[in-house]
Amino acid sequence: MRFLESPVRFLIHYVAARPLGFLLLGAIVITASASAIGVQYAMKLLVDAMTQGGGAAGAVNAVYVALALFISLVVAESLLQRCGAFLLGHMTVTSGIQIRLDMFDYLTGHQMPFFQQQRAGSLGHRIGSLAGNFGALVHRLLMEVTPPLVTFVGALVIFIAIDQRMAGVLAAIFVIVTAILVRHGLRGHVHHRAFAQKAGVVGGELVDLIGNIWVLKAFAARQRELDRLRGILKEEATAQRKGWFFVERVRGLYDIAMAVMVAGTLVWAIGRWSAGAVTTGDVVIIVTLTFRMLHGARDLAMALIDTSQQFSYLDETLEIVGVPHTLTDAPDAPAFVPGAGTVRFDSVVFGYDPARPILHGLGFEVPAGQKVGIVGPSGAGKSSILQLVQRFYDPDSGRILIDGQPTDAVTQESLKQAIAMVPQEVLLFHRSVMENIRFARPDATDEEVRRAAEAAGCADFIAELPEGYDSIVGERGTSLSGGQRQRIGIARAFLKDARIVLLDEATSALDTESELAVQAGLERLMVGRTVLAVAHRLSTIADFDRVLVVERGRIVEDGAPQALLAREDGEFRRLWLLQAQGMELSDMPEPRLRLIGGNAMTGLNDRVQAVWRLASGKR
Ligand SMILES: Nc1ncnc2c1ncn2[C@@H]1O[C@H](COP(=O)(O)OP(=O)(O)OP(=O)(O)O)[C@@H](O)[C@H]1O
Repeated sequence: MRFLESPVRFLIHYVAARPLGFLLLGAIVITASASAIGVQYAMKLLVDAMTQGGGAAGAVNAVYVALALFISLVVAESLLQRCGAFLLGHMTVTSGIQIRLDMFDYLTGHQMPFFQQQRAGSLGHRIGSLAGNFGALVHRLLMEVTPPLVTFVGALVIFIAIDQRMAGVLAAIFVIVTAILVRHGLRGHVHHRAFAQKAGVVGGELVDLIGNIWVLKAFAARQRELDRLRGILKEEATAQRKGWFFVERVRGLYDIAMAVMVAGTLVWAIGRWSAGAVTTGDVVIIVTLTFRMLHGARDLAMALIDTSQQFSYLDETLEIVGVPHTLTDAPDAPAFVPGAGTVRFDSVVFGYDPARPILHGLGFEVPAGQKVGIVGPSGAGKSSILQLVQRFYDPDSGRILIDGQPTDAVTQESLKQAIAMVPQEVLLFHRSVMENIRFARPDATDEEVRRAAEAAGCADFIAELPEGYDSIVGERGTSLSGGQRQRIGIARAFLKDARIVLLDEATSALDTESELAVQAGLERLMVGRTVLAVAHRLSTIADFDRVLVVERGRIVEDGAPQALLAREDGEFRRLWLLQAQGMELSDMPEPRLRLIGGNAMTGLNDRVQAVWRLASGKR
């Protein structure tokens, strides 16, 4: 996205997106500022008509004509200003919506590591502030930079008509005063930033102290911390004072320039008037325009300082949010065409940091409808395999094919639509249960959502929620238990109805009842689908078709669970026995049975028990 490369491009992009509106706005602002200068000129005509005519009928007419012009211009100026403000408001609000939508779209296209490096809250804030920065910049440029410039040009034209030398001197003073103020203002920003930073430190300290109030009291540290706070507050005050002094210095400079220039032009104009070279009206317009120019110089300087500040905020945000996407669809990538559900890894090498691969040339093929358990020690790379199937990352070398289509050759959206994933930690939105399940398939009817929830074993606990399916689950689903969240995740997978299901077994222990409910939901989900399941409790994959044992990013065993258990020196058998031993040592009643289902043995199907018997018999 080229328009995210620099603040100027960003600004131009969104102004160009509504060319007519912004052109009209520019025209209104320029005409309003020109009218303001016209008002001064009409005043001069009025004064001249009043002082020169001596009461003759023609002169009185001239007075009324000048008066009419004066009033019309005053009305035109305020009407145009109101129209400009209204149109500006409308344009910035509309652009603000577009900016936030575009930025959300772009932001969510970043790869997962981007979100691990940035805090979600700060990203959300930055997207909002981009729209604010754009609005502020357009406002400054149109409402605060353009009017003083138009005033300057208008005043210059009038001055040239009266006295060219005078016009030259005033123009030079305008430029010099603006330049000095801008320069000083920009230098002052260092102090404002230093103050903002110190104020942030003070705020952070206060939050930290109040948050740790127990420690403060328990260690009798109130006085000590008060003294420490005093030191930090003094530093903040020093930074604040420096900022103030700077502002006052700029104001002082401006006041001096104002006094010298107004006095100078007044003395000069009155001298010219007494010599009969200029009219009384000329004196009036010279003085009022000098005032306007000086005010203009100050407003322009302030607006330019502010504009530069806004540009640097925009730049800072674009540098973070606008970095190029690292995982993109191939140009003209077709949509994935779902097939029977085969998954193939071809010599896949992968590392989150390519310099440190964690999967080393992985190769396996899962035929459609097969249930494959992936087991191995922590950190072996099991979850990473599931990440690669969904193309959250691309392998450093090798290929992953789903239904014969390389994952990096089809669009990411279509690929993800064809795969259902039940993660370790099911994330829920602060929305109703109904909306959370329907998230998997937005066009699903209420009835379909209910059926998915029933199949996943959610129906009972949902019925007990205060408002059933309409209950809000709390931020990140905090009002539901771990097991309930998991079942909502399974319901989502049911609703998605994809041929390929990926399961990443939760490591956190669920209570017996929840675990049984989750397990039952999963068993129903797996029927007739290709399943790749990362399992920590080996019992959960005992009735699977196949097990892949992964160690340090390599497949060390591949076969049916019963066959692997039968291998005397097998890794799967070793892991199984290790779990069995752990359970027996825990000295619980019926240790063998407990092993099979982790802490949720009771009620597990016969096949699992048969596998257990096989394992225990070999011991
Ligand atoms: N997002 C990430 N960024 C960087 N490194 C990661 C990331 N996720 C995992 N890793 C590292 O990659 C390696 C494999 O992790 P992975 O989660 O695939 O292992 P696992 O076998 O699923 O482990 P566990 O059983 O503990 O979940 C680990 O060394 C881990 O620290």
